Amino acid sequence: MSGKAENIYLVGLMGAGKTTIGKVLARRLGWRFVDSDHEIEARTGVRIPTIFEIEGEEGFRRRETQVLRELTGLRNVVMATGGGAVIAEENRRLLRDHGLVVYLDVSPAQLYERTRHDRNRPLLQVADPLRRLQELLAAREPFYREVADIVVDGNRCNAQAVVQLLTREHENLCNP
Ligand SMILES: Nc1ncnc2c1ncn2[C@@H]1O[C@H](COP(=O)(O)OP(=O)(O)OP(=O)(O)O)[C@@H](O)[C@H]1O
Ligand SMILES: O=C(O)C1=C[C@@H](O)[C@@H](O)[C@H](O)C1
Ligand SMILES: [Mg+2]
Repeated sequence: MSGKAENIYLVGLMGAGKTTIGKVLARRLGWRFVDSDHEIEARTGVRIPTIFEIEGEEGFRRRETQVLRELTGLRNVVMATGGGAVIAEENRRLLRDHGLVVYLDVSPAQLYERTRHDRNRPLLQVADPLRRLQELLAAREPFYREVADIVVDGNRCNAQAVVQLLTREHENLCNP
């Protein structure tokens, strides 16, 4: 089995479905599911907005890179990464070097619908969250595409269809 296929890392903006799809995919593959955001919360004992309040985004990014260094050392893991994990070059290299990277490509309008009632995303606590999502996508899309081995349209498919697609993709890689 190639090194790439020993882990699957999901990247994409807030609301792309990384956590939702990652959990189902891990169950399907019999792998462990990890969520880098949840790992950061578990280690600090506070929610992400509190980390942003106390340490700023910069402090959160430092913690995120530390967690990614550790989590990419595991094998047979499906990982949901934070929406901004791809910004740092080191993080992109860690993901590329240790697993198959999947970008869940979802439009800002869909992302907005999926995240509008959730207060746990500090970057979206602004007057116009849809606009913020559009700006974040414009800034990050090159990074998502650069790091990804596979781009999946996460708009129309339901989560189950995406999981089926990725399971097939994984089987093809392991049994070419
Ligand atoms: N393919 C999908 N179709 C419809 N709704 C979805 C889909 N994927 C996720 N959702 C819904 O969108 C919301 C956000 O999904 P999820 O938490 O999995 O996103 P995320 O990518 O992990 O976001 P974050 O980066 O903020 O952690 C959830 O309520 C989930 O049920
Ligand atoms: O898009 C982002 O920058 C973020 C997404 C979330 O997953 C969290 O990692 C945090 O809220 C920051
Ligand atoms: Mg998530």
